[in-house]
Amino acid sequence: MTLFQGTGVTVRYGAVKALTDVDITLEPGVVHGVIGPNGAGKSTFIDALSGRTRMTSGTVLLEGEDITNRPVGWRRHHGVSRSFQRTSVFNSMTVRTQLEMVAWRNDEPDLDGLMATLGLEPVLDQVCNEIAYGTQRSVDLAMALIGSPRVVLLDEPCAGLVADESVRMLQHVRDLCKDRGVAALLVEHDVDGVFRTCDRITVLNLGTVLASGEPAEIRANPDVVRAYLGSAA
Ligand SMILES: Nc1ncnc2c1ncn2[C@@H]1O[C@H](COP(=O)(O)OP(=O)(O)OP(=O)(O)O)[C@@H](O)[C@H]1O
Repeated sequence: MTLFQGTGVTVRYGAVKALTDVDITLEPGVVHGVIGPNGAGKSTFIDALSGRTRMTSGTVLLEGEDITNRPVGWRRHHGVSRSFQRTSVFNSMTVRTQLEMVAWRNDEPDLDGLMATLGLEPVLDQVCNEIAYGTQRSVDLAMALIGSPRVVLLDEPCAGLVADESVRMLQHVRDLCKDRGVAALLVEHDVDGVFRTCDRITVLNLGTVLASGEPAEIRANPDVVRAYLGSAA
């Protein structure tokens, strides 16, 4: 059975058609990228799937159960986690306190392992606003993965990172999702990173699906090249 599914996801902000009839299917251990130009509807899509934004129409299913009207907290508690485009760390708390607090609320079986994988051990006793921005983004990723979520929705985890930090971040996303069998949706502007990291890719344009498939298919799709990839393909 499909783990997580959004069907006909449609969001209007007044007269603005942010998303129209978008479908997605997420499977355990599979990283599904969502790319598209600015304003294509990527953040709105994550907001809708995570319950932060009310959908105008459409359905969200978790293991076949309709969770469309379930609030954010219920979804997190039942295994649907998300990260935000801007870092969401509490600046005056130590990394350790922050992660332990989230782990206490969400029952994480291997916090030490998660922190070690993300290279956070050296900064555990530092307060978050004293650590490098790239490390703060790793704390964000750790927070999204605490509690063994079954589904993780990642909104631009590489925003603001330099090239080699982005490479490391996306490698962590891929490794952790594979190791933990997490179904991941990854919204990211680093297109090369998405092609390297993802098993499947959906391209949004003006709030609709332009194409969806394996990275090689997407890279070769003339509509995607014309509308988005251009000479980067
Ligand atoms: N709260 C809102 N009220 C009105 N319009 C909104 C709101 N949020 C987003 N929009 C509009 O919805 C459309 C999709 O925006 P969204 O932020 O989801 O796109 P995006 O693909 O994530 O863009 P970016 O890559 O710049 O982050 C845009 O036209 C945007 O202006």
